[in-house]
This record gives sequence, structure tokens and C-alpha cells, in this order.
Amino acid sequence: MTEQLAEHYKEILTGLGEDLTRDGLKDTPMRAAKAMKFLTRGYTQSLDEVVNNAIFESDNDEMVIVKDIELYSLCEHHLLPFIGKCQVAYIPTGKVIGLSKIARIVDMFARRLQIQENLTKQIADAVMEVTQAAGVAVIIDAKHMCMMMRGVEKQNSVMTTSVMLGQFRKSQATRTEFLNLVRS
Ligand SMILES: Nc1nc2c(ncn2[C@@H]2O[C@H](COP(=O)(O)OP(=O)(O)OP(=O)(O)O)[C@@H](O)[C@H]2O)c(=O)[nH]1
Ligand SMILES: [Zn+2]
Repeated sequence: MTEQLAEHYKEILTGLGEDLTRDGLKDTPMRAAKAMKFLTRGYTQSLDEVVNNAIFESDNDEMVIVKDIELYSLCEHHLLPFIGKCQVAYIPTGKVIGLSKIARIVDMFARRLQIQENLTKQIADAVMEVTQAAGVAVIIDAKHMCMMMRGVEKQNSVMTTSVMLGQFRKSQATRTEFLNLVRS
């Protein structure tokens, strides 16, 4: 699979008018193939595997927030990076999830070809599925290289997406508490 990708990178480099035999490019097709496999490794992961049964009983039913989880993804339109931060909150109902697992869930979906809206929803749905929480909220702020390095070339615009499920959707007070805590 990686060898096959490397062959395609040779064609891309040739298509760009490059000389595949020059010293600096000798190992590039294989390097690029390995890098792309790494950047999309989320395709090889499943929710069960990343959570690894790290779900614990707890009678705490107050909001839990994990702030500023950095994310690196690739936009599915241009295969260029979008880079940002993710805020995840949930309201437990008897079960809490291992702290690192939330970041692992974010990564599993970020390391695929994405648009930011779908990524946000996939993270929220996955956290809901594994915790059976009373509510889940996810906010992503990200900068898209396809808007910065090319296209409209806007360097300062940030895209914000959010998904609110359960209590976060139903209760204005819950949403306000969450927004105050993440934006503070
Ligand atoms: N909604 C959304 N749009 C995205 C995301 N990433 C990239 N895009 C947009 O996808 C669109 C693709 O538009 P097209 O007109 O088909 O492609 P294009 O000619 O390369 O567009 P420009 O970027 O405007 O030059 C662009 O407007 C991108 O900004 C994302 O995560 N969410
Ligand atoms: Zn793009």
C-alpha cells in the first residue's frame, strides 16, 4: 500500500516537471507516502480501539470540559492542512471517560480527509456513544491552509464550528456555562 502510494507520488513529481533522479528527490516519493499514511492514520483506527475500555463509574454529574486540544487535519477538497483547537465537554450520567481518550477520539477523526463541520459532528457523536452522556458539546476553531496559501489568500480568518447535543442543545443555561468556561 505504501509502495503503491510512493509510485503515485513519483507521477505527481514528474507531472510537476521535477527530475526524480536528482539527489534531493531520490527518497521523496516513499517519504511523502509515509507522511500521508501518518496524516490519515485515523482510517485504520476504531472507536473501541482508541477508547480501550477506559470508561469509569462515577456519580459526578457535573460538566467535564477538556480545553484546547490541538488538531491537525487535511481538508478533503484540496488535501491541505487545517489546524486548530478543539473544546470538548460532556455531562456524565454515571460514567466518565479517561481524559486522554477524548484527545484520542479527536485525533482519530482529525487524521482523515475532512471538512470541519463533519469532523466536529463525528467527535460529538463518538463522545456521546461511548459515554452515554446527558449532553456533549464540541467547538473547533481552525485555520485552513487552502484559504491562506492559495485561493482567496486570507491569513487571519478562523472558522468556528460547534455541535451541541442533549442538555447543551436543550438548556440555554448549560450552553452559557460551557461557553463562559471555554472562552474564559
Ligand atoms: N464548509 C467548509 N468548506 C471548506 C472546508 N475546507 C475547505 N473548504 C472550502 O471548500 C470550497 C471548495 O470550493 P471550490 O470552488 O470547489 O474549489 P476552489 O476553486 O479551490 O475554491 P477556492 O478555495 O475558493 O479557490 C472552498 O470554498 C474552500 O474554502 C471546510 O472544512 N468546511
Ligand atoms: Zn480546502
